[in-house]
Amino acid sequence: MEINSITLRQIKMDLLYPFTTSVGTEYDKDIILVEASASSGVSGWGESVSILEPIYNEETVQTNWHIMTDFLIPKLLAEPILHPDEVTDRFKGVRGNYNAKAALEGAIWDLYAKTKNISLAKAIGGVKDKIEVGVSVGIQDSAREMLKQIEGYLQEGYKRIKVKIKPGWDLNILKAIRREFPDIQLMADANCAYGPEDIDHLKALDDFKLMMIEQPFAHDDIIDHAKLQAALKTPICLDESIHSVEDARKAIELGSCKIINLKIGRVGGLTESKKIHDLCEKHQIPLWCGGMLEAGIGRAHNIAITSLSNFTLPGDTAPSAHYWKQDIIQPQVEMKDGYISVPEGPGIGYEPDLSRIQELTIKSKTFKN
Ligand SMILES: O=C(O)CCC(=O)C1=CC=C[C@@H](O)[C@@H]1C(=O)O
Ligand SMILES: [Mg+2]
Repeated sequence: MEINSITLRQIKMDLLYPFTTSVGTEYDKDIILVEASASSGVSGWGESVSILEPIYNEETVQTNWHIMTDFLIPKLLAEPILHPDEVTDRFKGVRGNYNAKAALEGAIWDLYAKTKNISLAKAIGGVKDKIEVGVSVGIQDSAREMLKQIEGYLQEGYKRIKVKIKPGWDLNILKAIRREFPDIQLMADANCAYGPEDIDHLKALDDFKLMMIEQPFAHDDIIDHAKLQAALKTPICLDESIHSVEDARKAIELGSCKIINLKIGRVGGLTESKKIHDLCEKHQIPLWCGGMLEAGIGRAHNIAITSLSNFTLPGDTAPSAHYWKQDIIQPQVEMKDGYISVPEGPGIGYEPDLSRIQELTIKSKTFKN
């Protein structure tokens, strides 16, 4: 593929509702969109999951813009790309910055699928025509509010409920949820809020029939997670700790987790995601696709990766209306009976809504070959 130009746009979107985890609250999102245009006039689109503060990982919208502009885009435009799998190798000389890399690589994968006139899901080896949808519920002001939210989501048909926990908002809230909903598919995400000193406290989580406990310990730990997994019946799921197929291999070898939350942005793109998928399938480690409050472009990429065979657990890819008054794609992502259909159209299968994107754009720059 001959890439004619790459355009970066920074958009700002208000979330319908604030989203609180153990690391902070988000009310709106600044998002970097990537458009990779070929000489044929066809464009591929990607979306970075970085936010304005380095609270989930070390990247921000600002670091993305710098690393993309000064290092990654020049490597992309240096020579034609025959296959999107080449992009990860081209970016090897740049350490980390996985969100920035994934956004650019995602646009190339979308462009590649469009030039082949196949869906992105098909291009990366997807096998499903619909995916199960779960929902991630932020920390609420009260248990009553949490129970009301969960009731509503179950009525909407979500297949799995993920609640956020942290010290002081864990055993009691899970007890209240289980009293009200004894049999629902329920999991808890701690977003690194605990440490090895909490192992005895965390053993009590085995009483709540959780599907998994996500990322209880530090964002860069796998050894203490292995100690905790040995002490718990409940499967540990790693999110923040897994940045590559090598991280996944080490976590599996150490027994640090029994499930992995895969996020395309956290691991640097779809090519690395496929490698992690295949390794986990080989070791019977189920995957699900985590969310980063993406807009429609990122959401479309998440739907595509979730169509792969070893994504056997409901993910966080909720429909557009769960996050935004109006998304940046047409049609918006919709859910029916707890499922989202995998688009069959070329590439991501959703049209970027250029007028909506224009309306939301606060900064843009085009880089030409
Ligand atoms: O996109 C969604 O609906 C899931 C959001 C979510 O749970 C998260 C978003 C961003 C960072 C994290 O704190 C958290 C997660 O760990 O998955
Ligand atoms: Mg998480």
